[in-house]
Amino acid sequence: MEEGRDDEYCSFSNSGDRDGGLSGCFFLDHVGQVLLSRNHDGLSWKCLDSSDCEGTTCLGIIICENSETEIKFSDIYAVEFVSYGLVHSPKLGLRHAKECFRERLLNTQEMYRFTVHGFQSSPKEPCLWNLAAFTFGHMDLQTCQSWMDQLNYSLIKEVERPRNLLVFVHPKSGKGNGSKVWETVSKIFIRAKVNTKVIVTERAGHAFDVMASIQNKELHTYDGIIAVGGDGFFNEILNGYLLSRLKVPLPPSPSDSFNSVQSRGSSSVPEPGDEVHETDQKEHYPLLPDSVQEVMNFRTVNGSCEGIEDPDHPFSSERPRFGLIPAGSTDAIVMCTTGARDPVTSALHIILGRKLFLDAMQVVRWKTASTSTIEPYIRYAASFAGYGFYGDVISESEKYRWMGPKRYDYVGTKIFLKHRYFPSIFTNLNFQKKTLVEFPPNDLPCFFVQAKHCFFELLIYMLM
Ligand SMILES: Nc1ncnc2c1ncn2[C@@H]1O[C@H](COP(=O)(O)OP(=O)(O)OP(=O)(O)O)[C@@H](O)[C@H]1O
Repeated sequence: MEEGRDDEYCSFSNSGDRDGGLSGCFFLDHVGQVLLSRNHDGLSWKCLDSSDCEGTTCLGIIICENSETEIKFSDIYAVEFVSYGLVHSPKLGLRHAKECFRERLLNTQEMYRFTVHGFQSSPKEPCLWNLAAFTFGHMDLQTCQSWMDQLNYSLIKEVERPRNLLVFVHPKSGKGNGSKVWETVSKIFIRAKVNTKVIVTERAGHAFDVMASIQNKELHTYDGIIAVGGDGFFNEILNGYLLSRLKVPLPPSPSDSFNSVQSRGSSSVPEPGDEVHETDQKEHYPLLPDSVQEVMNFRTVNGSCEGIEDPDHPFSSERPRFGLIPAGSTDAIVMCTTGARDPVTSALHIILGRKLFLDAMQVVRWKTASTSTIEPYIRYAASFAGYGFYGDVISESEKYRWMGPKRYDYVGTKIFLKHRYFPSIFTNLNFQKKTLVEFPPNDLPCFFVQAKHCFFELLIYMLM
């Protein structure tokens, strides 16, 4: 506390400053008396020492650390009134606690209280966010109310925070605790006053069907779609959303590629004198040679290279927002985005409106087998698409879901012992000495997102 401070702080009054800031004296639960200040980007508080404030010392010991602490509005997810009750003195060591017993009783007072909810990064693992709550007490109800109003007003100005979310919960995800995970984090959403419509899935494909059939008008009422589950579940929701809505040019079919190359001769390397096309498409597909881009351009819908065709698209003004609260067996997407495999951390990221852009990969299978009925067969993947060993492990492991994540190791070993090799899925076409990877002539068994078992699989591939 700076010198020359008015004694009025200690009598719990408030004062404003020229910048519209506000400061006042409060009791911070388990800390002691503090001077609380609100500035343009957050709250800060400073302990008041014994010489300034009666009742904050114990036998001459300053009972709160005289260091300033702060929390930014962008890190606050709720401010709520707590009923009239006790505001506690700081936690002291045992010796001090005994010495100060009588004084502490005196210092523990009943007051009006409000709590500021935010988070603190774990000191050892900064990506891991722990819930943090600061309860401030004041003898005057109106003072508490006015601070709460001011703080809530500041929070409203924090843009891009969701107010309405559609939440899909996979109850059998991972070790079968998807519902429990949602139960834990739903309290944070309630506290932050985020409305959620929750759909607990009853079968595989349930979330896909809802996302594919939901009207854009209804989707428009949500600020985002949340998956509580694993990577496979997230991909199912993503596919349900994108398959019926996203109209993007497809990669060339195998026959298109061959024909295009043949019509240009045996190589697509530009000959001297060839006109070099600096087209828009080149910007979109910088790694593909012109001959292939021409084919892709031909497939462009309505002349636009990418995007969503429907003018009533639910997220026309911005990109669609998806969130993932980890409850799966591997949770690779969460590890690559928030950096912590922790449901609370993910919930906080979602509530505080934190975002990052995630690329989705389009995988197309062209009809070449006589038994294929859908052409083309399209799937989207957010982090990984696998064929052969991966595909077989994932589809087979569904039979052993009761084993939890260990099913991947068990089934992986089983598939490995059963098969010595998988037929190559790649046909390499040499364009400009770069390799264009094309998908296989047979039906792709499945596309799944996996990451954790890389080491295990790497070992297997080395053995083969
Ligand atoms: N109620 C349900 N019963 C059975 N299967 C479901 C249900 N809901 C969703 N599924 C299916 O389970 C698949 C796998 O789910 P999810 O990704 O959540 O779990 P996981 O496989 O344990 O985790 P990870 O993908 O991280 O390994 C999803 O692709 C989805 O189709």
